[in-house]
Amino acid sequence: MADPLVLADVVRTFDDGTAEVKVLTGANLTVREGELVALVAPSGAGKSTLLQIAGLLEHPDAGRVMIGGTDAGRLSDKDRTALRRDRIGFIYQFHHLMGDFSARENVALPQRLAGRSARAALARADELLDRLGLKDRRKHRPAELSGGERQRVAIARAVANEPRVLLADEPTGNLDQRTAGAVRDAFLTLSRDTGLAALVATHNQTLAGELDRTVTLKQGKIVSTEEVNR
Ligand SMILES: Nc1ncnc2c1ncn2[C@@H]1O[C@H](COP(=O)(O)OP(=O)(O)OP(=O)(O)O)[C@@H](O)[C@H]1O
Repeated sequence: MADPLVLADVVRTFDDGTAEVKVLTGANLTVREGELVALVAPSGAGKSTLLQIAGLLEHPDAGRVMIGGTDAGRLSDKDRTALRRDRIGFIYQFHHLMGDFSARENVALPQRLAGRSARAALARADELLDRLGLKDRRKHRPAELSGGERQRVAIARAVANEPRVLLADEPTGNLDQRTAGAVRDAFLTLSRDTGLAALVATHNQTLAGELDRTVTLKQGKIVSTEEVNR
Protein backbone atom coordinates (compact mmCIF):
# COMPACT_ATOMS: atom_id res chain seq x y z
CA MET A 1 0.00 0.00 0.00
CA ALA A 2 1.19 3.54 -0.73
CA ASP A 3 2.64 5.55 2.14
CA PRO A 4 0.09 7.76 3.93
CA LEU A 5 2.18 10.93 3.50
CA VAL A 6 5.16 11.73 1.31
CA LEU A 7 6.72 15.19 1.02
CA ALA A 8 9.29 15.39 -1.77
CA ASP A 9 11.65 18.35 -2.19
CA VAL A 10 9.13 20.81 -0.77
CA VAL A 11 10.15 24.46 -1.09
CA ARG A 12 8.38 27.45 0.44
CA THR A 13 9.65 31.01 0.60
CA PHE A 14 7.81 33.99 2.04
CA ASP A 15 8.42 37.55 0.98
CA ASP A 16 7.39 39.98 3.70
CA GLY A 17 8.12 43.02 1.56
CA THR A 18 11.56 43.71 2.94
CA ALA A 19 13.22 40.31 2.85
CA GLU A 20 12.80 36.78 1.57
CA VAL A 21 12.34 34.12 4.25
CA LYS A 22 13.34 30.69 2.96
CA VAL A 23 11.29 28.51 5.30
CA LEU A 24 11.42 25.17 3.45
CA THR A 25 14.33 24.59 1.11
CA GLY A 26 13.74 21.03 -0.11
CA ALA A 27 12.02 19.17 2.71
CA ASN A 28 11.64 15.39 2.34
CA LEU A 29 9.58 13.22 4.64
CA THR A 30 7.73 9.91 4.44
CA VAL A 31 5.23 8.89 7.09
CA ARG A 32 4.61 5.16 6.77
CA GLU A 33 1.53 3.10 7.53
CA GLY A 34 0.80 3.10 11.27
CA GLU A 35 3.75 5.38 12.02
CA LEU A 36 3.60 8.27 14.48
CA VAL A 37 6.23 10.90 13.72
CA ALA A 38 7.07 13.85 15.97
CA LEU A 39 8.22 17.11 14.39
CA VAL A 40 10.24 19.01 16.98
CA ALA A 41 11.96 22.23 15.97
CA PRO A 42 12.49 25.72 17.39
CA SER A 43 9.84 28.37 17.05
CA GLY A 44 9.89 29.87 13.57
CA ALA A 45 11.67 26.88 12.01
CA GLY A 46 8.70 26.17 9.74
CA LYS A 47 6.68 23.44 11.48
CA SER A 48 3.30 25.07 10.86
CA THR A 49 4.22 25.90 7.28
CA LEU A 50 5.16 22.26 6.69
CA LEU A 51 1.89 21.04 8.23
CA GLN A 52 -0.17 23.52 6.20
CA ILE A 53 1.46 22.24 3.02
CA ALA A 54 1.13 18.58 4.05
CA GLY A 55 -2.53 19.26 4.82
CA LEU A 56 -3.11 20.81 1.38
CA LEU A 57 -4.07 24.13 2.96
CA GLU A 58 -1.16 25.87 1.24
CA HIS A 59 0.68 25.22 -1.99
CA PRO A 60 4.43 24.66 -1.99
CA ASP A 61 6.48 26.83 -4.37
CA ALA A 62 8.05 23.59 -5.60
CA GLY A 63 8.00 19.92 -4.69
CA ARG A 64 5.30 17.31 -4.26
CA VAL A 65 2.80 16.26 -1.60
CA MET A 66 1.45 12.72 -1.89
CA ILE A 67 -1.44 11.52 0.27
CA GLY A 68 -1.87 7.74 0.16
CA GLY A 69 -0.16 7.69 -3.24
CA THR A 70 -2.19 10.54 -4.73
CA ASP A 71 -0.15 13.49 -5.97
CA ALA A 72 -2.13 16.47 -4.64
CA GLY A 73 -0.43 18.88 -7.04
CA ARG A 74 -2.03 17.13 -10.01
CA LEU A 75 -5.58 17.45 -8.73
CA SER A 76 -8.21 20.09 -9.51
CA ASP A 77 -9.12 22.41 -6.63
CA LYS A 78 -12.33 20.45 -6.14
CA ASP A 79 -10.60 17.07 -5.97
CA ARG A 80 -7.92 18.45 -3.67
CA THR A 81 -10.59 19.76 -1.30
CA ALA A 82 -12.26 16.34 -1.28
CA LEU A 83 -8.92 14.61 -0.64
CA ARG A 84 -8.26 16.96 2.28
CA ARG A 85 -11.74 16.47 3.72
CA ASP A 86 -11.86 12.69 3.40
CA ARG A 87 -8.25 11.58 3.82
CA ILE A 88 -6.58 14.04 6.19
CA GLY A 89 -7.38 14.70 9.85
CA PHE A 90 -6.30 17.89 11.62
CA ILE A 91 -5.78 18.68 15.28
CA TYR A 92 -4.75 22.19 16.25
CA GLN A 93 -3.54 23.83 19.43
CA PHE A 94 -6.99 25.36 19.87
CA HIS A 95 -9.88 22.99 19.38
CA HIS A 96 -11.87 24.95 16.73
CA LEU A 97 -15.08 23.14 17.63
CA MET A 98 -18.46 24.54 16.57
CA GLY A 99 -19.86 26.31 19.62
CA ASP A 100 -23.54 25.69 18.87
CA PHE A 101 -23.08 21.97 18.35
CA SER A 102 -22.77 19.21 20.95
CA ALA A 103 -19.64 17.07 21.16
CA ARG A 104 -21.28 14.27 19.17
CA GLU A 105 -22.59 16.67 16.53
CA ASN A 106 -19.10 18.15 16.13
CA VAL A 107 -17.70 14.67 15.53
CA ALA A 108 -20.56 13.78 13.17
CA LEU A 109 -20.21 16.91 11.03
CA PRO A 110 -17.16 15.98 8.90
CA GLN A 111 -18.69 12.55 8.34
CA ARG A 112 -21.91 14.12 7.08
CA LEU A 113 -19.86 16.31 4.72
CA ALA A 114 -18.16 13.14 3.44
CA GLY A 115 -21.58 11.64 2.66
CA ARG A 116 -22.27 9.40 5.67
CA SER A 117 -25.88 9.17 6.91
CA ALA A 118 -26.79 11.10 10.08
CA ARG A 119 -27.46 7.88 11.92
CA ALA A 120 -24.14 6.26 10.99
CA ALA A 121 -22.22 9.48 11.67
CA LEU A 122 -23.69 9.87 15.15
CA ALA A 123 -23.10 6.19 15.94
CA ARG A 124 -19.44 6.52 15.01
CA ALA A 125 -19.20 9.80 16.94
CA ASP A 126 -20.54 8.08 20.06
CA GLU A 127 -18.15 5.16 19.64
CA LEU A 128 -15.14 7.47 19.33
CA LEU A 129 -16.20 9.69 22.23
CA ASP A 130 -16.65 6.58 24.39
CA ARG A 131 -13.16 5.39 23.50
CA LEU A 132 -11.75 8.77 24.43
CA GLY A 133 -13.44 8.65 27.82
CA LEU A 134 -16.20 11.14 26.99
CA LYS A 135 -19.25 8.92 27.21
CA ASP A 136 -20.94 11.25 29.69
CA ARG A 137 -20.04 14.34 27.72
CA ARG A 138 -21.50 13.47 24.31
CA LYS A 139 -24.32 15.98 24.50
CA HIS A 140 -22.36 18.83 26.01
CA ARG A 141 -21.43 21.87 23.96
CA PRO A 142 -17.79 23.00 23.85
CA ALA A 143 -18.43 25.76 26.41
CA GLU A 144 -19.64 23.10 28.86
CA LEU A 145 -16.44 21.04 28.51
CA SER A 146 -12.99 21.41 30.07
CA GLY A 147 -9.99 22.26 27.87
CA GLY A 148 -8.80 18.65 27.88
CA GLU A 149 -12.26 17.34 27.06
CA ARG A 150 -12.57 19.77 24.16
CA GLN A 151 -9.25 18.64 22.79
CA ARG A 152 -10.33 15.00 23.02
CA VAL A 153 -13.49 15.89 21.06
CA ALA A 154 -11.22 17.55 18.50
CA ILE A 155 -9.21 14.30 18.27
CA ALA A 156 -12.41 12.29 17.75
CA ARG A 157 -13.48 14.72 15.01
CA ALA A 158 -10.06 14.50 13.33
CA VAL A 159 -10.16 10.70 13.07
CA ALA A 160 -13.90 10.38 12.36
CA ASN A 161 -13.46 9.86 8.62
CA GLU A 162 -10.63 7.36 9.11
CA PRO A 163 -8.00 9.61 7.56
CA ARG A 164 -4.94 8.21 5.80
CA VAL A 165 -2.87 10.65 7.82
CA LEU A 166 -3.44 12.82 10.86
CA LEU A 167 -1.66 16.17 11.16
CA ALA A 168 -1.40 17.75 14.58
CA ASP A 169 0.01 21.19 15.37
CA GLU A 170 0.82 21.49 19.09
CA PRO A 171 -2.14 19.33 20.18
CA THR A 172 -1.30 19.77 23.88
CA GLY A 173 0.17 23.26 23.61
CA ASN A 174 -2.74 25.05 25.21
CA LEU A 175 -3.17 22.69 28.19
CA ASP A 176 -1.67 22.45 31.64
CA GLN A 177 0.69 19.54 32.27
CA ARG A 178 -1.79 17.16 33.84
CA THR A 179 -4.49 17.77 31.25
CA ALA A 180 -1.89 17.51 28.48
CA GLY A 181 -0.93 14.10 29.89
CA ALA A 182 -4.51 12.84 29.73
CA VAL A 183 -4.95 14.11 26.16
CA ARG A 184 -1.62 12.59 25.16
CA ASP A 185 -2.61 9.18 26.56
CA ALA A 186 -6.01 9.29 24.84
CA PHE A 187 -4.37 10.22 21.55
CA LEU A 188 -1.75 7.46 21.81
CA THR A 189 -4.24 4.75 22.73
CA LEU A 190 -6.55 5.66 19.89
CA SER A 191 -3.68 5.93 17.39
CA ARG A 192 -2.23 2.56 18.30
CA ASP A 193 -5.64 0.85 18.31
CA THR A 194 -6.52 2.15 14.86
CA GLY A 195 -3.06 1.96 13.24
CA LEU A 196 -3.16 5.65 12.47
CA ALA A 197 -0.32 7.41 10.67
CA ALA A 198 0.41 10.87 12.07
CA LEU A 199 2.76 13.81 11.91
CA VAL A 200 2.70 15.73 15.18
CA ALA A 201 4.44 19.10 15.63
CA THR A 202 5.07 19.57 19.32
CA HIS A 203 7.31 21.21 21.89
CA ASN A 204 6.19 18.56 24.39
CA GLN A 205 9.17 16.25 24.82
CA THR A 206 7.10 13.65 26.66
CA LEU A 207 4.68 13.38 23.78
CA ALA A 208 7.50 13.31 21.21
CA GLY A 209 9.24 10.58 23.21
CA GLU A 210 6.16 8.35 23.00
CA LEU A 211 6.03 8.46 19.19
CA ASP A 212 7.96 6.18 16.82
CA ARG A 213 10.55 8.69 15.70
CA THR A 214 11.39 12.34 15.88
CA VAL A 215 12.41 14.60 13.02
CA THR A 216 13.45 18.21 13.07
CA LEU A 217 13.85 21.07 10.60
CA LYS A 218 17.32 22.35 9.88
CA GLN A 219 17.74 25.18 7.41
CA GLY A 220 14.47 24.25 5.79
CA LYS A 221 15.16 20.53 5.47
CA ILE A 222 13.87 17.57 7.47
CA VAL A 223 16.55 15.86 9.53
CA SER A 224 15.98 12.70 11.56
CA THR A 225 17.03 13.11 15.18
CA GLU A 226 16.49 9.64 16.56
CA GLU A 227 14.83 6.32 15.99
CA VAL A 228 12.63 5.25 18.86
CA ASN A 229 11.76 1.59 19.24
CA ARG A 230 8.14 0.73 19.67
N1 LIG B 1 2.20 34.02 5.51
C1 LIG B 1 3.45 34.33 5.86
N2 LIG B 1 4.05 35.45 5.38
C2 LIG B 1 5.32 35.75 5.71
N3 LIG B 1 6.09 35.00 6.54
C3 LIG B 1 5.54 33.89 7.06
C4 LIG B 1 4.21 33.49 6.76
N4 LIG B 1 3.95 32.33 7.42
C5 LIG B 1 5.07 32.03 8.11
N5 LIG B 1 6.03 32.95 7.88
C6 LIG B 1 7.39 32.94 8.45
O1 LIG B 1 7.95 31.67 8.19
C7 LIG B 1 8.73 31.24 9.31
C8 LIG B 1 8.22 29.88 9.79
O2 LIG B 1 6.93 30.03 10.41
P1 LIG B 1 6.12 28.80 11.03
O3 LIG B 1 4.88 29.35 11.61
O4 LIG B 1 5.99 27.76 9.98
O5 LIG B 1 7.12 28.30 12.16
P2 LIG B 1 6.87 27.30 13.37
O6 LIG B 1 8.06 26.41 13.41
O7 LIG B 1 5.54 26.64 13.21
O8 LIG B 1 6.86 28.24 14.62
P3 LIG B 1 6.04 28.13 16.05
O9 LIG B 1 6.64 26.97 16.78
O10 LIG B 1 6.33 29.44 16.70
O11 LIG B 1 4.60 27.95 15.71
C9 LIG B 1 8.65 32.34 10.34
O12 LIG B 1 9.81 33.15 10.19
C10 LIG B 1 7.41 33.11 9.95
O13 LIG B 1 7.51 34.45 10.33
